[in-house]
Amino acid sequence: MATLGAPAKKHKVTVVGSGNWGSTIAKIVAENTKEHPDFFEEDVQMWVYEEEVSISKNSKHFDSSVGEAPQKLTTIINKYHENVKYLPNIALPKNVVANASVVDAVKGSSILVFNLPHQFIGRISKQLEGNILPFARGVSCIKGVNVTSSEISLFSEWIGEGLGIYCGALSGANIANEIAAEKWSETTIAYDPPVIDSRAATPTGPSPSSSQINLTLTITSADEEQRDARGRVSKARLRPVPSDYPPLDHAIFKTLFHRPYFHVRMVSDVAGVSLGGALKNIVALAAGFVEGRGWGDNAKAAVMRVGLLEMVKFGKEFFGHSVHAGTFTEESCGVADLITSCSGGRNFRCAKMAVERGLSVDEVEKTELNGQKLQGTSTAKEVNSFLKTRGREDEYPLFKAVLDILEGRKTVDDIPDLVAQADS
Ligand SMILES: NC(=O)c1ccc[n+]([C@@H]2O[C@H](COP(=O)([O-])OP(=O)(O)OC[C@H]3O[C@@H](n4cnc5c(N)ncnc54)[C@H](O)[C@@H]3O)[C@@H](O)[C@H]2O)c1
Ligand SMILES: O=P(O)(O)OC[C@H](O)CO
Repeated sequence: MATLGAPAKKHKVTVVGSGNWGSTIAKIVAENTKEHPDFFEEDVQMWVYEEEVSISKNSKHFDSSVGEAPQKLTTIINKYHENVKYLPNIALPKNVVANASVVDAVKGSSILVFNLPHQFIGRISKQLEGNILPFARGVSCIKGVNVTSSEISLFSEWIGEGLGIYCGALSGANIANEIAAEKWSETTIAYDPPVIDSRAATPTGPSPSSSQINLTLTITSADEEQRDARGRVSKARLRPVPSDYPPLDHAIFKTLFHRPYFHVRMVSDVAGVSLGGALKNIVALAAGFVEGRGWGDNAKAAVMRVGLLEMVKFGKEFFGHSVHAGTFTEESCGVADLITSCSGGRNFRCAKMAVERGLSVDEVEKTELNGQKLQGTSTAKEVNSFLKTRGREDEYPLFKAVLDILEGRKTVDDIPDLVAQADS
């Protein structure tokens, strides 16, 4: 039985995704669940998109009885505690459990961390509907935006609305390989659920029906009403976290993600955090284009300046006052992520190689990334198609130039004249 101040239940955590960043975040979270057994179950489930992977003769995990015959990636991860394909040479904690069934991986989990390339979240999210705890909370680490015909939404909002849960966002200047090697970095987590009166929270039991729970939701401000109108999970569907669990607040999310080498700042601006991570990928492509052309640091700084202005403008224009401009200029998820992505991110590196080799970015992605996925190419397409349906594409000349270069209508040499429109 629960004693006062000591919740009877612990949070179970699942990471949905196991790529370069998904595996790194699973490592971080598993280190913390082990260190904080009062709050969390030790084992962290990690959903893996199953594939067959060969271990080469030169690998320390080569087993002569298996040879180079392909093995399931989940088997390899659970046996060697390493994601040899997407995060090679990094030891994962033994309490990361790879699971090929997403429905099984999320069973009983009260914290769901979404971390996969944005092009795949739609199908996975569908499989989760009706298969998660109704009071679960999510954190989206996905850098992208969800565009459908003329509408745009954040993945945090879209996941939340689809699953009937609240979902926050994590984003920052976070190149996964550096963090996996435990080199210091910062990140930003936005978590701002509507306030639910704690008196309404019932202890865990069978999944409650809406008539059994007396939900008392307090809207804290006009701001909040606006944001809910924009697409967060409707308040009537949101279930309170039962009182026999530790509360899911800023403190507990910081405990789950903060490491000595991964410093977390908690904020409330979910839209700003999500948009920064998505839009900087378009700018990183532009930075790679000018670097590949051999134009040097001044040109790269110029596209970063124009890119940052377009990011802020886009946030203000389409996400209204739910975005704080300061999130772009003061937090890791804004200008810091822009700088790191334009220095060593995959979008930057692939765009640079594409120009140097006279190839398309898609071709470079296929040959150089060993299955990892760029987010900038699809985001450039999605954001521009959204702008076009609104007749606003000429107001974002750098975003437009990136798509035009990707699709062969313009060249890198056109960038200076195209972005000059931003200043006219
Ligand atoms: N890698 C980084 O440095 C980094 C850092 C911060 C944020 N992010 C963001 O994190 C998100 C995840 O990126 P990542 O780097 O972990 O992924 P990744 O680029 O390593 O992508 C590969 C992942 O996609 C999976 N996959 C392939 N085909 C699939 C399919 N049909 N259905 C479902 N999954 C499939 C693969 O199994 C693998 O797990 C992205 O939005 C990215 O922008 C990445
Ligand atoms: O490698 P990229 O270009 O996907 O960027 C990685 C991270 O988002 C940098 O913060």
